[in-house]
Amino acid sequence: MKYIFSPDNQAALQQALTGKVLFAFDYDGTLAPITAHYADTSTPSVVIQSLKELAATQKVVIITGRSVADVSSRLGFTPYAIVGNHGAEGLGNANAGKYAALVAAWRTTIETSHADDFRAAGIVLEDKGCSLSLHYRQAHDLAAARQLILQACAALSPPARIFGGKCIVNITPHDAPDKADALLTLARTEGVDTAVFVGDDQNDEVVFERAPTHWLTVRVGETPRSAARYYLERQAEMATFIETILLLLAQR
Ligand SMILES: O=P(O)(O)OC[C@H]1O[C@H](O[C@H]2O[C@H](CO)[C@@H](O)[C@H](O)[C@H]2O)[C@H](O)[C@@H](O)[C@@H]1O
Repeated sequence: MKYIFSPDNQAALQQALTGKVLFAFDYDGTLAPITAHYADTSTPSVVIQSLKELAATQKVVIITGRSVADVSSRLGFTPYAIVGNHGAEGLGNANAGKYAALVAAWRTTIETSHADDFRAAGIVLEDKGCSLSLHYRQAHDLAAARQLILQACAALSPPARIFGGKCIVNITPHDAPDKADALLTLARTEGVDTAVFVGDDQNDEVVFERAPTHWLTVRVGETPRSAARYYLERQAEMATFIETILLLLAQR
């Protein structure tokens, strides 16, 4: 991974901005800083301002693990498109009703069998319609809480797709599109030459892994485990990153 702001890599950014570009951003940890409770998250005003400017001339899309309704209320600007539930919601997905029924049944199973032990362990369930998230950021014993969640998930029928993240275990239908499916579909239907994608978490790695080589993939936070080609050191650099894009676009 290379630091996107190092002088050597400005050329890569400039190169990515030639032609018709789709700008795609993850939400939590990317546009907004991580907060102790998911309901308390908001977009910093500098990020809103730069995104508004970018969206005035470019196609800006949000691809998030949250529901579309939830993230819409936090963005502070209107993007070209929003894909929610890790790829399962939006883009006219014909299976949304099926996913919602499956998720509702899983929620009932989890709450019927685990409401008390989850509460005692400090685990919180977030129901996003087409997926569930089990948060353990507030747990006194993080490892034990995660283990409890994984045991509960293993018993779900039909089996769910389970993946982790930042103090979270996500539960989605097996056949639901993921973030990479969604972004590759959008890039194709919009007929863009390239895409810029910024994310920070495990659910963004599918995009980093499957992005065509000419796309610019950026991870918030450096790690050798990521398939992203570039990184930002921290979420607080996000506004500067978008402002840099605006400057380079003005010079095209
Ligand atoms: O794909 P994203 O937009 O990054 O969404 C991923 C999940 O983000 C949220 O959870 C994470 O952020 C919370 C607020 O900062 C934090 O408390 C939690 O520990 C993180 O995992 C959101 O609540 C989930 O629904 C998303 O799936």
